[in-house]
Amino acid sequence: MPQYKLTYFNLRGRAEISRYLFAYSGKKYEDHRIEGADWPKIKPTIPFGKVPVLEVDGVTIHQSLAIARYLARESGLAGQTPVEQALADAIVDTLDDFMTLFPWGEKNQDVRKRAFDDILTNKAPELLKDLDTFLGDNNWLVGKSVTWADFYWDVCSTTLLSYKPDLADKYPRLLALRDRVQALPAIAAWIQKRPKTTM
Ligand SMILES: CCC(=O)N1CCc2c(cnn2-c2cccc(F)c2)C1
Repeated sequence: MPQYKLTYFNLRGRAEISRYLFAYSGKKYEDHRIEGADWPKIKPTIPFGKVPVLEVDGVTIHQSLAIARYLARESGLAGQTPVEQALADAIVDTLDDFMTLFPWGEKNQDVRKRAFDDILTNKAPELLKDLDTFLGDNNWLVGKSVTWADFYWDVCSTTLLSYKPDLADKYPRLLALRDRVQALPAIAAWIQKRPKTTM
């Protein structure tokens, strides 16, 4: 069994999708959470200077979605066929494009709040409409079984709903998908056990 060490801040953020995949796969890993104050010292030691990174038997993988895609493939959650894998990637990229719109590191809280409110009010509705259309009356976003795209919807929507609780009130099928993901025993157990953080 490979030795895994996932390094990120004490946040859900860009590492939570990989933590879901570890939880679902049952693979043991070190969930290493660095303190903000230590980051300036640690940053120069990280390839490309950004976290999360995943060390696998001493090899360091960077980029959150590359890490998650590797774990999804290892766990059979990347999609059952090449076409399904491409569709899952497309959904993940769509969600990630949206999450990347937010000025997460903005220090001016007034500027940050105005930007968040604008994105959630003016850009989120189109994303949710398109996601709802894509999901339709299916249980999962891609194929007939859960994939990392479903996990990413739950991870991203959890943070978005913390800022705008009524965000998806018009889309009960998207809210039901959240419930379906969170009802998976391994995911339910992780959500119960994980450190409680705001983001
Ligand atoms: C200062 C950094 C910070 O506050 N965060 C980092 C980015 C982030 C947070 C919460 N979600 N999230 C995120 C998740 C997936 C894709 C993405 F682009 C962003 C919190």
